[in-house]
Amino acid sequence: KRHKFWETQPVGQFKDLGDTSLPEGPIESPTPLTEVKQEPYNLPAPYEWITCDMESEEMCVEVYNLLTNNYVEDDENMFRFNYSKEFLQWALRPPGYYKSWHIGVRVKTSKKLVAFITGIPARIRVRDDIVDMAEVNFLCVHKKLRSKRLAPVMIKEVTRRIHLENIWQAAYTAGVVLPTPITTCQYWHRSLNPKKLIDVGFSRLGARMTMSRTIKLYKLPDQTATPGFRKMEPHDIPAVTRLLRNYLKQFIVAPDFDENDVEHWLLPQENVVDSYLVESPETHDITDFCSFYTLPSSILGSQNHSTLKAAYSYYNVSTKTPLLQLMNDALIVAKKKDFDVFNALDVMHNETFLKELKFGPGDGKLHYYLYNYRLNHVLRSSELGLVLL
Ligand SMILES: COc1cccc(CC(=N)NC(=O)c2cccnc2OC2CCNCC2)c1
Repeated sequence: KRHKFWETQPVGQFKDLGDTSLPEGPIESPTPLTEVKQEPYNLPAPYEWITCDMESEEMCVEVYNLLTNNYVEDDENMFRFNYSKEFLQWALRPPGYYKSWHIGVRVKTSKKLVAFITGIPARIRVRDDIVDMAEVNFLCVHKKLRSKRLAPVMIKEVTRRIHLENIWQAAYTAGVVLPTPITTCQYWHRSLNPKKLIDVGFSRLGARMTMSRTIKLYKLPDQTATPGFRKMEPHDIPAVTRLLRNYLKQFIVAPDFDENDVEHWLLPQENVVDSYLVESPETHDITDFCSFYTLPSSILGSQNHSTLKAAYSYYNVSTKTPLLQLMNDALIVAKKKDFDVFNALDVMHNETFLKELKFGPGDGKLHYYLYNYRLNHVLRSSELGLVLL
């Protein structure tokens, strides 16, 4: 019964873990495009597929509303991710994106959008292998249509459309354990607005702590500490690309970003992504970089607040400025931008600053997966250099 669907898919199976006789790399070979199923999978009778044109404001609003009311909630159902429309347009339209990989399911009669799943192209390095993959994300089925086994057919349909573009691997994350995680990350939160976080139940007042003592504990300076710390600008793209490519080499799984990727994913966009760098005042070299993305959450049960403003650590590079100081500057700018909390996974070198910068562990885990690519060893989260949105 368990994983009825996933046992049929080319993914690492639990029983194979540690069986190093199986080679690392693709599990199944590519199929000739003529042999890929040409027509969409069948949906239950009342529903039909729709390709979501995220350039259409109207379609964007429908996708935004579906996710706002039906996407991922925390384990205690107190918060729900509330990706903004401009964030979704950014997340789904990177260089080389395929509109056909933005897939909706709607009711034939009412035309209501009731489910969604997406893929975007990404060049991912696994050890020394550079693989053209899809990053699959935003799988969402309307609350009223759960356990109708819609998710498996949506996963098969996005896989079919990815295959039609001659892509045979994918990367995805989930809060649940499926066959088989390549790594499991712990998430951490750093309070920026402790009063609001306690008020809405995100955090609890520590034992023997008063509210004023808690506010003081998380207080941050008004100004950043690092000389030469500034927002990233378009002319920085070549230097940031060099810095990031070099830094990501040390991780076993990481994106293989080129300048076009850096321009899309890391140039600051209001309410979507913030990125800062350190330009040495002496040499004008770009020596360090930090970034975070904006992902608010709806607060499901509070009278006083409707939205939690959360920043999510994205890609950070430290070569001259200590990572601790760089990330403290990131916290300072996030606080100034009125974020309530700064979230981070224990990927890359993040665990070197989490405790010292007063992050607290979250109550869940985020599992990373590769589709049709076997790794014979589960990675340590610090060996992972890939952050998904
Ligand atoms: C605070 O509001 C929440 C609303 C929904 C879920 C969660 C808990 C959770 N599941 N958090 C994460 O998955 C998470 C925690 C830290 C950093 N990145 C994360 O997820 C990212 C990456 C995967 N796609 C969702 C966003 C929290």
